Amino acid sequence: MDFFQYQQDSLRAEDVPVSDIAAQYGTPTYIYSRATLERHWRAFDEAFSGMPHLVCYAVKANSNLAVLNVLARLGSGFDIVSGGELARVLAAGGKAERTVFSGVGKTTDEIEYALEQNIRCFNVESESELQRISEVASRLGKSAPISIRVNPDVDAQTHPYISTGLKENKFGIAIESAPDVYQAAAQLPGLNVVGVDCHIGSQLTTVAPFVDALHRVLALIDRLAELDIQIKHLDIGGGLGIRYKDETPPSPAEYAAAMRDVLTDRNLEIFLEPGRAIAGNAGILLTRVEYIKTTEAHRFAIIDAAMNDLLRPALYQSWMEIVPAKLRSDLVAEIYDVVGPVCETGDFLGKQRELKIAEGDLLAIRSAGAYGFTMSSNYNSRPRAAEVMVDGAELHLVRERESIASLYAGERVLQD
Ligand SMILES: Cc1ncc(COP(=O)(O)O)c(C=O)c1O
Ligand SMILES: N[C@@H](CCCC[NH3+])C(=O)O
Repeated sequence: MDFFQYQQDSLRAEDVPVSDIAAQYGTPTYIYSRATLERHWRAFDEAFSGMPHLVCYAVKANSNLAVLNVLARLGSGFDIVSGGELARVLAAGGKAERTVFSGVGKTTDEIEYALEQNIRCFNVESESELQRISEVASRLGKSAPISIRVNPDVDAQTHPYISTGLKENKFGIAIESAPDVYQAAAQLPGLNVVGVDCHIGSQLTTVAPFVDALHRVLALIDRLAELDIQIKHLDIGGGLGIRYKDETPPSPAEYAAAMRDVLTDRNLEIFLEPGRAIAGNAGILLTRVEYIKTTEAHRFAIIDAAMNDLLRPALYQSWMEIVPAKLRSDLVAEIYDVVGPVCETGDFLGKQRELKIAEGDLLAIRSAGAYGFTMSSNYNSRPRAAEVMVDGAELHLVRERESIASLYAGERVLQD
């Protein structure tokens, strides 16, 4: 459920016609709905009510300060993967004490920064990283709270690029070697072993892989207790999928129910790291049809958004729903390949879409709130899109469209 619906024949973001947003801020523009973000965050929070838990929104999905701020006001925690993401969380009013630090390549500078800010926990992904955090914490006279991210070797049944819990993936430590690594961690100075972490992949559409992974991780926690290592929290990661086309992912409540069934009588605080399920359907990308071009093979709708604005179709061949901002009855439907202006054959947003459109019309690419703007680039020297947030009838510009001058502001030519 989201708040991008048609009223009569015009698409609205909450109470604002998206055509008004195009008139005010131009296109391409990302539009976020505050009500949808809040609703989705609360769905997770309420689904785990009655057991100690912390919803740590995965910042990589959408890191706009306004998005983070809306969630911080609800009391959200955050899952970060860089010093840059931590700086964003803090700038948006989030708390380091409610933030966990994931990722396979944390640098010394990032570890120092996170320790100075009193990060809630490092999700450690290798033995070398354990050593590094121990050294940095000891040097700073700090104790670093750590979890080890274990790789339970379960198949998340998702796109191979976003599956992370298999033995062949670069993430985490094999669950069989985890007891030894935990014992080593318990001996290292400057470390405080507090948790276990597990994230098996993204855009999962069934609960079975989550449940499977949970059983394996709980068995590890039992083994650790036998070794006198007491685990206080379990981070079950993110990964719950959303509907882009015809997927039927479990709701946060169904996901939580399945996890709760397995977690009964466990004295553990549960951390969650949902990204897509909170932000995905809270955003659309608004774009305009520049040209319609008919060749022998295809009819193309060439739009002013491209793979640099929204990479998912080009990178994963993802299907994103594309709808007109105004439903027209004066045109016949045609089949279009919806493509951007970037000089790559892979620059498409959707293929073989039936649409009633003409040049100049506005289109909305739905479910673009997660891994949309955050994965955008300046390829082909294209300024990145503006971002706006709608709150009822109010419209807020939350990131200006980039200027062309800003694209090369940090560059220098040789002096001779
Ligand atoms: C460690 C970690 N946590 C959380 C997430 C968020 O995943 P999702 O957006 O699928 O909920 C990811 C991305 O897959 C991740 O790598
Ligand atoms: N970027 C991916 C998800 C990757 C998840 C990051 N761990 C997507 O757009 O679907």
